[in-house]
Amino acid sequence: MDSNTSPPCPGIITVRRNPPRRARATPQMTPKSFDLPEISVFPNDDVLPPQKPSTSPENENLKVFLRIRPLSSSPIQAPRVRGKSAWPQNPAKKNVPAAGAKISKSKNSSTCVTVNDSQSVTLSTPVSWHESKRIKSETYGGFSHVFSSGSSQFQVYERMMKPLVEEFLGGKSGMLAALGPSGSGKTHTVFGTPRDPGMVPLALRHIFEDAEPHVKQPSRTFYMSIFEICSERGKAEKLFDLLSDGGEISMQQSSVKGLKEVPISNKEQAESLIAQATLKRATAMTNTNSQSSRSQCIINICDAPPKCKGVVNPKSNSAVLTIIDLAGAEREKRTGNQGARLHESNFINNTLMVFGLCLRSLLEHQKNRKKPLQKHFQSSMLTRYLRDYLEGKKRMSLILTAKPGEEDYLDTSYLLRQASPYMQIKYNEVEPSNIVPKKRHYQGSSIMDDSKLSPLSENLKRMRLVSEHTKQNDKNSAEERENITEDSSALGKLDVNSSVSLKSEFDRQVPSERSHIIMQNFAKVIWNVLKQYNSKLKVAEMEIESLKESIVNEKTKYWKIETQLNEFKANCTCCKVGNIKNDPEYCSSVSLVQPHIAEQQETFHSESSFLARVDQSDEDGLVLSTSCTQLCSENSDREAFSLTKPEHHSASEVDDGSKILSESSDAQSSSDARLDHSDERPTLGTSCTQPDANMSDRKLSTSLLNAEDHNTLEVEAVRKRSSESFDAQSLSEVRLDLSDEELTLGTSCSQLDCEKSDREISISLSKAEDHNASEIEAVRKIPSELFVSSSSTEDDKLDPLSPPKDASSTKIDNLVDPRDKIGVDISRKPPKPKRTLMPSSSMLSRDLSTFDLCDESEKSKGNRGTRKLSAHEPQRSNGSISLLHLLQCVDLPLWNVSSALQLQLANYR
Ligand SMILES: Nc1ncnc2c1ncn2[C@@H]1O[C@H](COP(=O)(O)OP(=O)(O)OP(=O)(O)O)[C@@H](O)[C@H]1O
Repeated sequence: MDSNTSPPCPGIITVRRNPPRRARATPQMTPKSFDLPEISVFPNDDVLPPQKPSTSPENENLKVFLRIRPLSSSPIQAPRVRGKSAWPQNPAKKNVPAAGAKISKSKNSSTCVTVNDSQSVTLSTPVSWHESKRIKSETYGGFSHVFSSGSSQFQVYERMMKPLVEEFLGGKSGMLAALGPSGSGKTHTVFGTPRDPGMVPLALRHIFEDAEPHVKQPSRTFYMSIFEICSERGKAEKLFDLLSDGGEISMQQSSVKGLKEVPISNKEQAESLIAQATLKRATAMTNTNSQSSRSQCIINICDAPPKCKGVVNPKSNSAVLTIIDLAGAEREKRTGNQGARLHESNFINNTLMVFGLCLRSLLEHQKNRKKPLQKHFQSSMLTRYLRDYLEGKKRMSLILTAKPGEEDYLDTSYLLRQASPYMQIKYNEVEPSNIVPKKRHYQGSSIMDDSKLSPLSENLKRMRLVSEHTKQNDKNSAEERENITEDSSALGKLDVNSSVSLKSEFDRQVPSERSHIIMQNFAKVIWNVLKQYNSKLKVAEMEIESLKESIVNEKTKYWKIETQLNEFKANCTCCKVGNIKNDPEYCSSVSLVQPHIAEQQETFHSESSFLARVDQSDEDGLVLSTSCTQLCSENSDREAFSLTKPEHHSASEVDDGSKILSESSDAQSSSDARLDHSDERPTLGTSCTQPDANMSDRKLSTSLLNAEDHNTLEVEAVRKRSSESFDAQSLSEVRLDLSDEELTLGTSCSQLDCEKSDREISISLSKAEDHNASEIEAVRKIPSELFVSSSSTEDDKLDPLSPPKDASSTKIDNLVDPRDKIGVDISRKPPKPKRTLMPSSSMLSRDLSTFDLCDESEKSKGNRGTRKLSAHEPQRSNGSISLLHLLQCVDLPLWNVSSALQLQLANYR
């Protein structure tokens, strides 16, 4: 016991419920026996063509930025509605309140938004709400970046917009959308002012001036298109091209038809176009914003040349940078809109709602693939145009603008609650551009989207790469990249005339490429299935090996236990027999040793049933009944039981040992031995023994030792039978009644049915009473060949009329075969018996031995394993058998009975 453990407190009882279960040990696997070959990695190089490594990071989430505008102005008191005719207005004057508008300082300068760090903010309820409404503050985190109110436009651009521009210059499309309530700074962030330009001017400046040397291509020409989606009288949606002079444009599915693409080659040209579009954009004065945007404004910057009269210029690498200034969500109570403004508010809010539904559906679809991606994009022009983005097929970023004032708590809370889950959207499922349906390759009527031309260019690049790889395997990847660059430049140098043929080639290559990709994916699936089956097969093999080992272990344990059991049985029987005979203390115990059965041949069955019963009482003495013993074995050895019972310094011993050795036949043995011993009448009876064996040796020894008042009685019967190729049946019943007045020994029946058998029965009876001893020894030997013999054939040898050989003893020996021996021996032979039986007694015992006599107690036991007595037999007192009854049963001559009785009585006297 650990000495460190503190002794338990006597006043505390700890009851442990459900003690911790130890995990079942994992079965030891033996991988040594598994030689299954490992399935190699899928041969991508053989099945799949080498692909250009993707530069985009996998598992990239939708980037959501948050910008909090400064507290500078209060709501406009007198909103002024401006029609399109009022446009243009200098964006620089956007912050200037309209004439007549009363601008007052905010009554409460406290804010409801607190920036925790670069990625999280805390939204607190206004102080005025603490008494009546909730006071719980909410924290929103996970933003890509949070721009505080002091952040400048340049800082926002560097953090948010610059990566998109660089990707755009690298040939990747991107989209930025500003989302937030009205007056939160969306337009300010997107367009800015001449003094404080927004993301679009900065991006154009970046593209034309500040581009990095390796991507700076002064010769490249970019194209710009700006259009807006607004409501027409509050009912239908309508498109306006902000760069044209009134040209009609329309939306067909996801493309805008008739949109003017203005080429731009420098930043000044681009800024002028932006100013023009800003002046044309529909704005209106509301209570929240003096120049509130009333439409969704979309700016596209593309380096691909526009389609001119249906001719596609493949020079571009199909990158498009899209920046969207959404109209701000409005609440009627705050804006105070009425009439047309109210319809515009409904249109704006509905569009934003659809936009949010698309993103939410995309998020749910990515979380659970079983949920279909809802087609909310069909509900508005904006979402239809942004379908690829809203379905996760293209990357985009969101900039949430919020107002930090307490009066803006509801707007800000609604924005954060609605938009913060969008940051969980991932772009790892972005569809490859080459499987985009052909009809969607032309998203705009006058502009070629990157998704439309990218399949062709990517496929051509891949094909070139494969061809180069097969021709020159020794070239390194750097050379391949050079080839790719050369191919790209070569593609870029193609003129318009070659575009038609290239387009036809693309149309021809797409189906085969799709089928090839499908086959590749199918091969991957099959490969994975094979790998899974291989792993399962390994596991099964391991389990089989473990089960085999367990079976071997169990067999070993079984043989050990069986060997120990046999040894125990052998030792126990031998020791028991010896101890019983030699141990003087055994007189106070009753021991029963079951027969020991040893089987040495595995091809035969052995069945043994043994039942012993011992009844003991002061009056009835000892009753031993061995009802049935059956052996079914060709070759078996058997040694039976021994029984001892002392009573009043007397000892009785019954040894019944039988040994049966048989081959090619079954042996059945039934034995019933009964011993009644009392102060008055000790009785030993062996009722029935039936062996059935072709070749068997059997030795039965019954010994009775009775010492009463220094008297000893011992009966030993040994029977040995050997038979070959014939069945032997023997029914033997020996009954012995011994009392102070009468002594009866009977062997009722013995039947032998064997071709060759030896039988030896030795019965020895001795009684010593008052220092007197009696000895009866009978030796009977019956050789039998090819006939049935019974014990009755010995009658002539046991002639009751023959004189005794010795006056002091009676001994009958009948020896026919030296191997056979029947003898009744006295274990404790007195030196010389003082009293011997008269010849009449011998005759009587011989006669009685030919009849079947049974005690009444046997009837009550059902004559287990023995024959049944007739019902007309009179009932007897317990225990003994009277001589008269025996004589009645066997129908002996009366004179013989009387004379024998008289002689016996005279002898005892
Ligand atoms: N970060 C900022 N710094 C300085 N002024 C800002 C900032 N954000 C917004 N403003 C000013 O707030 C006013 C409203 O901004 P803006 O028009 O951009 O809001 P909005 O979100 O576009 O509103 P709406 O949706 O109604 O068009 C403008 O006068 C703008 O100059």
